[in-house]
Amino acid sequence: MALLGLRIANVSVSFTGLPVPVLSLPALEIAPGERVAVTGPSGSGKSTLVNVITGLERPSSGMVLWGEIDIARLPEGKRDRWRAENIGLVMQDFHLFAGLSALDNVLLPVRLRMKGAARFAERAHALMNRVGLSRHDQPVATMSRGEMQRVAVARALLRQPGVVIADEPTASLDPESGAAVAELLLELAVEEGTTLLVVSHDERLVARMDRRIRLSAGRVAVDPNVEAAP
Ligand SMILES: Nc1ncnc2c1ncn2[C@@H]1O[C@H](COP(=O)(O)OP(=O)(O)OP(=O)(O)O)[C@@H](O)[C@H]1O
Repeated sequence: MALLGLRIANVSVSFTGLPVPVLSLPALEIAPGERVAVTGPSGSGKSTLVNVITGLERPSSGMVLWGEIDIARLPEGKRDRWRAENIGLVMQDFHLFAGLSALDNVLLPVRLRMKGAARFAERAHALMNRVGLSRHDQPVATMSRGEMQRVAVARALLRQPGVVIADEPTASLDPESGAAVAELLLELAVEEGTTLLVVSHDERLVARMDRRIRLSAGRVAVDPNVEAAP
């Protein structure tokens, strides 16, 4: 899958009854392969940004260009397909099926979406070894939280996405597991050649990213690529 960069122009997200947009981004660019942290206080718009750039939510206005494709213009079904092909998502609370094995969780998205998903089995095993999981048939319900997040990381990378987006990937882990998962995400972004965007309060993880963007009240308050934020 092609390495993708992001170009946002004039994006705003508004909700009925709220006087100001919850997200307002005149311009934001992320270069292909860049590793970017997004921080900001609660309610500053971080999850809304993730939703918009993954196509989970459509902005009220503006362009969300990944490579040449403006995902804000895609109808929902196409956006879902585009996301499945291009974005690996890692969420704070894993989004795993507890009743399934680790391997079945890694393979589930391709099994649900694609014919010939069996061809991913070899890569699934290799990725699970890479993230440090040796018991591929272990039921997720019996895993530690750190192991669960490793399953989620392997699942996110299965289709060789051009972009990995992680929303508070270490927030529900103990410090040691969190540090290990952070390390994995950074190493794998390089090995797999993906753009990486991480929303996090984890200072150690944030410090290791190439660029740190801070949101405040739905706007970019700090971005080293912009001389003076509005
Ligand atoms: N569907 C919605 N309807 C109305 N307001 C919403 C909706 N979704 C989000 N908001 C508001 O938008 C603002 C930004 O929310 P968002 O979840 O993006 O913040 P956040 O920075 O991710 O916060 P946290 O760190 O607490 O998760 C908040 O004030 C929230 O109440």
